[in-house]
Formats: sequence, C-alpha cells, structure tokens
Amino acid sequence: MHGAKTRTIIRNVLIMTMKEGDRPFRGDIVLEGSRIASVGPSVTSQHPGDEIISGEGMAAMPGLINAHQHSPMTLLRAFSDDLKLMDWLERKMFPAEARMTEEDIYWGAQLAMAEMIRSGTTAFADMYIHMEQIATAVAETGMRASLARGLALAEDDGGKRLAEGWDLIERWSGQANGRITTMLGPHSPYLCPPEPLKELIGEAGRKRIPIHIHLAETVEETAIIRERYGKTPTEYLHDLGLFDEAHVLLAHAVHLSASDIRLLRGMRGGAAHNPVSNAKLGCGIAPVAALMEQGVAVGIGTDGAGSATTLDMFAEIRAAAWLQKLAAQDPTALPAGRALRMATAGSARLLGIDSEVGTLEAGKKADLLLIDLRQPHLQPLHDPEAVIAYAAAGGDVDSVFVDGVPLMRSRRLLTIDEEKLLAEAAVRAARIVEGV
Ligand SMILES: N[C@@H](CCSC[C@H]1O[C@@H](n2cnc3c(=O)[nH]cnc32)[C@H](O)[C@@H]1O)C(=O)O
Ligand SMILES: [Zn+2]
Repeated sequence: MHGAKTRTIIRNVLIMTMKEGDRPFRGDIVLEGSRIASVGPSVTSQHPGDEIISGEGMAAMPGLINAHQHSPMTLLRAFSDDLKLMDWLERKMFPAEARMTEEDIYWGAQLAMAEMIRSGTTAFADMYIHMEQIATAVAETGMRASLARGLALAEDDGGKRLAEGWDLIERWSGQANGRITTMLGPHSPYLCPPEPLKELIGEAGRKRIPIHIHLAETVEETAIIRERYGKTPTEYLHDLGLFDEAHVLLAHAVHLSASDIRLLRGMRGGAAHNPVSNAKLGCGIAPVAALMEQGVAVGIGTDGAGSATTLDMFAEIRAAAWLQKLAAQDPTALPAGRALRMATAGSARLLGIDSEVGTLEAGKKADLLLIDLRQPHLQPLHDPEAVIAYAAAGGDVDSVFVDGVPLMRSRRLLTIDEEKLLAEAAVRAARIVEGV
C-alpha cells in the first residue's frame, strides 16, 4: 500500500448527486486523495487502511457553493439593518470598512468560513478589500474560493485598487492546491464609469480573466444609470462589451427587462441570486425562471452578512423557492430539486469550476457534506429533495469535506480554532463600528 492515496468509504448513505435527472438513492461514496473515486450501490470492497464512515441516518450531497458574498462583513452582522441600500452602503458600510485593518479582514473572513463550513458550504465567490488576507484564511481553513478585489473605479485611487486587483490574480490564482481561483471585481455600473470599465473589460478579455460584478440590484440603480447614460444597467454593461469578452459572474440581476434578459442569452458565467439580501433590502425578486429559460446559468449566494445576516445557504435555497413561487403566484415555479441544483451545480458554473465540483460523480473533487437526517424536522423522508430544500438548516450539517479533506466531522470544526476566533471577532467588530 506504500504511496497509495488514502481511501475513505462513506457507506450506506442516502446519495443526492445533484446531476440532472438523478434521483436520491442509497449507496457508497469512495473518496481517494482529493477526488471522488466512485458513487454507487453499497458493494464497495474494503482494503486494509481504508477509513470507513457510516452513512447510516445521513444524506450526502455536493458541498453548497455560495456564489456571491463579502466574507469579512460578518463583522458587520446586524450592525445596521432596515435601511435603504444606498444609505446603508454609503452611510454605514463604506465608513465601517474604511476602519477595518488587514487583520480585521483576516478574522472576519475566518468567522465567515467557520459559519460556512458549519452550514455545509464548501466554496464561495468573494469580492472585497485586502483580499490577500482572505486568501490566506482560505488556504488555512481548507475551503475553495473565487476571489476578486472589489473595485470602485470612480474613486480617485481607482488605479491603485486596480493594481491590487491584478496583483491578487497574479499571486493567488491556483494556490492552495488549486482551491483558490480569482476574478476581477469592478463593483457595479454605478461605481464604475465607462472609460475605466471598458479598459478593464478589454484587458480581462485578452487575458481571459473572469469578472465578478453587481448588477441591477435596486430601482435606484436603474434610475441612476438611466439618468447618466440613458440605458438600463444591463445595456450599459452590454454596450461596453462585457458579455462578449469575459466569463461574468453577475450578482443580483434583479431589475431586468425582457430585452435585458435577451442581452444575457449565451453569456459565459451567469447570475448569482441572493434572495435573502434582496428581500431584506426590499430590492425585488430576480427573474430567475426567465433567466433560466433563456439558458442563463443561475446560482445562489448570500451576499455579505451585513445585509443577509446569515451565510446559511439552506435559508437561501428555501427563500429562492418561496420568492419565485410568490412572484409567479404559482407553486410549480422553482421546485425543490431545481433550487438545490442552483446552489450546487448552478453556482459551480458561475465560479467556472463546474468541471471539478457541483455534483457527486466519479472523477470530481471530493467536496461534499453529510446531513444528519435523524432529527424530528427531517422525518419522514417521502421526498428527500423536498425535505432538504424546505426543512433543513445549516445546523443539520454533520460533516464537510473539501478536496477529500474533512473540515468538519460530527459538527466539530477541524481547521479552525473556534474559541479564539469568536474572541478575536468580538473585540474587532466592536472597535470597527465605534463612531460609525
Ligand atoms: N468601494 C470599495 C469596494 C469594496 S469591495 C465590495 C463592496 O461591496 C459592498 N457591498 C456589500 N453588499 C452589497 C450590495 O448588496 N450591493 C452593493 N455593494 C455591496 C461592500 O460593502 C464592499 O464595500 C473599494 O473600491 O475599495
Ligand atoms: Zn454584494
């Protein structure tokens, strides 16, 4: 056995592969090194040295992928709720962020990662500042992430930010055993004027760098862009060539006209739906079904904890299904299985990592979670997908693996010192909001 990769067999578990058309079934999942070796019926023969995990009473599914957030904003959780987006951003978030040190960012990101791992998230897309601190935390916690330096190109030092954005890409792409990927992060149509944005888009296209950007989050944004450029936010980005040049991760995409949606047809990447943040900020309901009908990939994210309050993707899955049903006044809009696929395979497409993660199948990276089904609110199991989508919560997750490495077992975090983390986060959060 010398030199052989370690094998882990998760035996007799309820498997939800999240592959289109697959139904849940009982079987074994074999992990070998960082990858899934097989997913199938419980007939796996055991070799000496194999680690066996009993899947009795558990469901296994691909790790959830949070397609849009700002991880250090955990430090601003419940700091200022119930405000309008532009007030909230300009009067509360930006001043608080200006007070954050690099170390604050590191601890805020760790706090987010502890919460994400606990609630079954294995990968996330992040747009923020001091990204090298977040990258360091990703490397240490064992998660997978797509990182972008957020860029308000309208500001005086937009050039400096852009340089930081490129620096992140050069230094961190492919790091942490390939778990870290990178994007460019021009913040939004309203913080990025045409000249610098067009230049950025051209360069991203030439260098094949994906772009992560907020789009059409509020009616105010639509009004601002209409006043400045006589266009919808989507037309504004389209006319600058964004959708021809690059793989694009759009955050929100709430206020889209039918013709905006047609402009997105055929885009590489897709839209991250953030239903809880959109609901809390009173933004509106993204046209998820219409986007999917046009072939646009849709994933699910939380947005920062500053707006969403939690990073629990199960809450987002449920909210996504509810909001589509409410908006259409039709309970067949966005069924349970489709909402679960959005949060796994759908988000994976947005991060550009769908060949590696997002479904449970042989050859893919071993990023998965085990949910403890032996709880009153998760029984009986007439339809496991409906139970998970409509009744499960982050706290039901028992175990999480990324790259075949356990990050949590029996609800115990294995890569994070939670006690130290909570103490650091509390002190830093209090200092940051003082005087804001
Ligand atoms: N102005 C910053 C951009 C920083 S990164 C990402 C930014 O997105 C902000 N943010 C968080 N949630 C939202 C949202 O829902 N809409 C728009 N921006 C958001 C967050 O506060 C953070 O400032 C700079 O160029 O340095
Ligand atoms: Zn955001």
